[in-house]
Amino acid sequence: MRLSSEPARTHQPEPAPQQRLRDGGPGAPWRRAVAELAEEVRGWRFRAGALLRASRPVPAADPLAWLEGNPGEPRCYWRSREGGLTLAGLGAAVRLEAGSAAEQRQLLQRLHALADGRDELAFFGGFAFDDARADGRWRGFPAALALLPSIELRREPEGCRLSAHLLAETAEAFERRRERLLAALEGLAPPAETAAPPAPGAIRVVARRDDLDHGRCRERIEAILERIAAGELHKAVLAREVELRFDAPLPAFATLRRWQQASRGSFCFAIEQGGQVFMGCSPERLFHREGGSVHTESLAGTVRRGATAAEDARLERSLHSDPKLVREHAWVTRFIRDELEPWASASDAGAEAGTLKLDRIQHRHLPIRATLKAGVGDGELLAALHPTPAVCGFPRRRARELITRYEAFERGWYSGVVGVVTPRSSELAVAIRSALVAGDRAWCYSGVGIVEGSDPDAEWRELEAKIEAFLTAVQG
Ligand SMILES: C=C(O[C@H]1C=CC=C(C(=O)O)[C@@H]1O)C(=O)O
Ligand SMILES: [Mg+2]
Repeated sequence: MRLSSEPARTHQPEPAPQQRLRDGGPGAPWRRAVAELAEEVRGWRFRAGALLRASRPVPAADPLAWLEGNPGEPRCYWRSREGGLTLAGLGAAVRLEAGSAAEQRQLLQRLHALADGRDELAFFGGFAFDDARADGRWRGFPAALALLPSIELRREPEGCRLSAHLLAETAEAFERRRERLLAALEGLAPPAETAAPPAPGAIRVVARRDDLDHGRCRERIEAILERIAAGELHKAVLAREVELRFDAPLPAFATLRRWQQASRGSFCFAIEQGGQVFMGCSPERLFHREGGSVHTESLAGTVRRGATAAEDARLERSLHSDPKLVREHAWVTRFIRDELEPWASASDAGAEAGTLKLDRIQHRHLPIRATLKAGVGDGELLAALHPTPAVCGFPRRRARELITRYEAFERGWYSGVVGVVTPRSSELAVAIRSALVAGDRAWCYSGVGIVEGSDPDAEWRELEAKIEAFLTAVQG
């Protein structure tokens, strides 16, 4: 596992939005807060290994629009599903990295040791689907990564805060990092006076490469169904990759802003590494831990939204009556309950699945709550729950073997885990409905759960529906 505190500066900045704060007016409180923050940073004294933080309230701002206006340092972004917490980060005061899935748990333990019970420290975390190679297109996205941004803009119901962080092991590194932090604060673009609506995308797709077409998808699903019929496994999730080329670099954060606007009820996230941005709007929570209690959920089984209220209700009824959809979801519920059991002193799930309605599709959804045994934390929860049968299958090992055989691409962070970790509370989402953006190219992903009764044509339509939101956000 590696710990480093040097923010990388390797990528091409994307164009900043036009609207800038003018002198005077509502910009004055922002500038005052930044000046005070810089003053406090200047006053910091070196203490080996001490994680320093300064923080000031700032006027209300849209953190995603603010990130768009501040290229130049690696950026990260998180908005919780209910919108209660939005975090935007620039640079990295701390970067923890691990190269294998087996070390994901240790990385979280290391993070908690560094945070040392300070609830105000919020780390961005990202975990690959599996033992990622972190090369090729997934360069910069290792099996596990945690970042504490150098500069953070946080929005909560109580208001917005701007914060700065620094960690150094030697006096020399401390001076160097402080100078960089001060320069970054100096060059910080303020949020726009009003967050302009994201402009329609002026970018055109000039080439598209699908790893699966309808025919090949049908063949693979039929092969998986044969394995299921032979009793080798109950469920496998088959995913696809679509590569797009554009006529100009895709502004990743502006695209995410459009995607987010069309993704009510989703966790929205982005992490920029080496000039590439992994981002998405996922409806699925892996877990939300508050102290010793945890909220998780099983989410699987998909139908589209109806064009009218009556059609929508009819489709929703089928979500709860179709045996294939019920089965597809039931394997996820069973897995989560079984995996949680050794770690929980009590758990409780509703008897009946509900519906999570998104803009274009709806899912079967069952919230599950548990009280954790003493000493059980994020590392144990991640190792137990990830990957669930919503993205992998059941039993897990057999499903992994089929995924390796039938998917010809590296999943990387798609169907991995992303979120925010603090000592008191952590929230991690399953990184589906996601894409990797690299200059004028992007790869987007979707997957479907194959169980007994799966109809290959319906699964193909589901795969198509799940990438539509991204394709629309790109085109504006
Ligand atoms: C794997 C994905 O979705 C999962 C989550 C919800 C519903 C699913 C389904 O109905 O197949 C999938 O299990 C994806 O969108 O890439
Ligand atoms: Mg499905």
